[in-house]
Amino acid sequence: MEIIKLDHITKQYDDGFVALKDINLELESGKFYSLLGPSGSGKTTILRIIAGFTEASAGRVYFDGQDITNLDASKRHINTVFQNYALFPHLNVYENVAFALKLRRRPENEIRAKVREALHTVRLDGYANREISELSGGQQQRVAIARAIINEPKVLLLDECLSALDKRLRKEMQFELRAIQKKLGITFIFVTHDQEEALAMSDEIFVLNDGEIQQSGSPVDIYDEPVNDFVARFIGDSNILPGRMIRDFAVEFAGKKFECADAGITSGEKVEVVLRPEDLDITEPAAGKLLVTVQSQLFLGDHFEIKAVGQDGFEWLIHSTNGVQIGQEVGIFFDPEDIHVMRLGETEEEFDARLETYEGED
Ligand SMILES: Nc1ncnc2c1ncn2[C@@H]1O[C@H](COP(=O)(O)OP(=O)(O)OP(=O)(O)O)[C@@H](O)[C@H]1O
Repeated sequence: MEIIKLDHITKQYDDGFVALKDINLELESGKFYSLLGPSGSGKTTILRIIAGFTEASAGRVYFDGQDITNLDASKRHINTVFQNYALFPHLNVYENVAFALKLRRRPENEIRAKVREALHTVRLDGYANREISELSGGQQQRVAIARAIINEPKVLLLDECLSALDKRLRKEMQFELRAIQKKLGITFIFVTHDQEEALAMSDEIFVLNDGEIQQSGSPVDIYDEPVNDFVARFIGDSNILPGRMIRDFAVEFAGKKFECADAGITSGEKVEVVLRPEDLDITEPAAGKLLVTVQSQLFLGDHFEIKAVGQDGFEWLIHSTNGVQIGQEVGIFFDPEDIHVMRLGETEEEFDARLETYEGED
């Protein structure tokens, strides 16, 4: 069931800057969504329009089928967890979490039960009487979440809320956020510029750039089938090479012809070919599909990140479980299935239409 819909939303700020250009989103209830994009792409503006803190210049916002475009923020069943948590430093954990219910003058026993439950959900049982200053960053983050879920919103907005945490804690909180969302069964809309975070947690990701949605889909879809080079570069590491379709199921790049899985692009058309570093294997020169010379290598614990230059001068990025020698000539091998072909300048709609035709023919 659809809980939030943005219908042709545009936002032009007072200084004339257009931060959002015709945004259309449909979000189902009970799912974990991410808005992912570089700084300035418009993520926070979308969140603020959903929350009711910022007015759209054009377009409508719907909540549960109702037009809420002009509804006051306080009347929306939507809460926000901010980047800096915005906790009240002079109140303890209990008072912070209880705040919204006290404001509504709920009975004390109801408040007590709900605070206990919310603290249990974020795994802070026993912390009710702690001062905020006595908590770690991760614990403060949990208090902020407990405070935001206490009055049972249908949608929770989370704005870059893990960015203040160190890497290990971030990972832990990613698991926790996902678990909390599943437990509550409400819609989470998570804003981040960190693609790993979005891939790890989301049911669906919206990739934004320059106030426009570039692509939406499941993490796997977006990773495996980026619609354009912005998405391919932004989500994960990629080798993106210029190429040309030579017939259905065959593409030419790096001076050679290869079979490939994608189709639906006319022969002769120029394309971009995406190969992910982890889909490349290092082989003996004779066994490889292409020959490259190793330029540099980093050991990253679970794999080596290798840079190597091809005979045409293209610089390849390869993830390999085995190390190589700098200056060594090696082969690279890949499966035709892992070659992803993108049409130049294709929009998401054109990409979907192409894929549908192609799948229909299967
Ligand atoms: N009040 C404002 N007046 C003018 N321009 C604004 C205003 N608020 C935001 N912008 C601009 O709108 C664009 C989108 O901002 P927004 O905060 O939505 O981006 P973001 O993707 O959330 O970025 P970040 O990750 O840095 O928070 C930016 O270029 C920003 O400078």
